[in-house]
Amino acid sequence: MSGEAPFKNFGTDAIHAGQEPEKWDSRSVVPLIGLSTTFKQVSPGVLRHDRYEYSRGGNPTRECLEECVAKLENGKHALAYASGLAATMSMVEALLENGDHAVTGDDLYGGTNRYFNKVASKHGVEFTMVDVRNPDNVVAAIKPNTKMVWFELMSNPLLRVGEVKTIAEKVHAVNKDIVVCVDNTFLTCYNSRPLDLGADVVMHSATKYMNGHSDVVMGLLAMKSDELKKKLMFAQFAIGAVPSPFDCYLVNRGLKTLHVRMQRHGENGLAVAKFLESHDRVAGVSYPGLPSHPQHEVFKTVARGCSGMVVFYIKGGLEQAKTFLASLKVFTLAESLGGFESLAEHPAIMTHASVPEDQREVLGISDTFIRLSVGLEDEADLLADLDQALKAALPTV
Ligand SMILES: Cc1ncc(COP(=O)(O)O)c(C=O)c1O
Ligand SMILES: N[C@@H](CCSC[C@H](N)C(=O)O)C(=O)O
Repeated sequence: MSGEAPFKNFGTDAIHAGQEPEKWDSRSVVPLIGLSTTFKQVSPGVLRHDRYEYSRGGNPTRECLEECVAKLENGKHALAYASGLAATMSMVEALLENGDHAVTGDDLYGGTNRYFNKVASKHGVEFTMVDVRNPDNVVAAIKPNTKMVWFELMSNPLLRVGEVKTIAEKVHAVNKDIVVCVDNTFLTCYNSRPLDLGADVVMHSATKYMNGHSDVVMGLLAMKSDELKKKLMFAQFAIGAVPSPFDCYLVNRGLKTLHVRMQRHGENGLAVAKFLESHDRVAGVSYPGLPSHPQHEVFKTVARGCSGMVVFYIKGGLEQAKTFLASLKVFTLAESLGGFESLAEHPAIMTHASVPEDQREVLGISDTFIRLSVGLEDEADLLADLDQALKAALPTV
């Protein structure tokens, strides 16, 4: 992709959408951090600009971020939350009641799986997990009381691909009122825009690529529908899981370089995936941008590029996996992803420990399974680091 963003005007929108200096009396070019929790009213109940009342319900710095995200997703609205899981919870609170049902992917971030099946289920919501690689599995799981379908476009941690367009079409053909929500944390709107592919809501853990600097925990939802926005905004206000103005400032700033970062993440991710694929200490690699990925062709229909997420199986067993992770020098052994720095982790023990063991076994989240978040460092240093750590873990093959 020759340096150009895959969606028209993406870089310009990332920098300018929602950031108009005319918003501020001072004509500030960089959005101000509005720390005030409350706003002077013209007369009781009459708000200045018809908007700001109390910061949980709306805040000028948050609004800059939300407008920018709405534009980047090619949506009409976006809402920001205190974390990705707070955004997920708000979706469930806004759309599902006791007795309702939702269909979800079976490969989900461990915390989302935990929230659906251990928290939301306690409030009478039933979840059915299916392998979304076959869209017919989603349709087959729909019941008369199904209100929501939820899956990860590129799943955490297995990097399976959800065929958004087909899934949304098939689900809406059964019941147009079912809300299809796609978690696009792993690819971002730089690589794929689920709303354009038929999804009703796109969700992000902005903690990851959208912010990109590993210094904010935040969630985002974006949508085209005014009605959904109204419901979700009510839940956002009523629940109160909103981000601080300072965090909104930081994520808004992070978005200004999203297009540049994602391009480099994609290049480094592909280089690492190719390198691991040809390494004699590696038993298998998964990266949807590689032709060897079983869903590579499908992937190309839902995404215009890949990110820095790469997973692989190391030869040997748990000890070799641990030695590999402990031997890394450029990659840091830590949970999370999507920051400028490269991270490595062991999903079975770390990010997906909350997924029941039998589910992990079926999915293949085993002792030798390793997840990398490839950052923006120099490619040669990343490859050399992986090589020395693989050789430290397995001195002979
Ligand atoms: C794909 C995905 N969705 C959602 C979440 C939840 O986001 P947060 O940690 O910001 O609550 C995470 C990570 O935590 C994730 O990786
Ligand atoms: N989405 C992140 C989150 C890290 S897991 C955090 C914590 N241990 C938990 O269980 O919630 C990732 O996938 O790295």
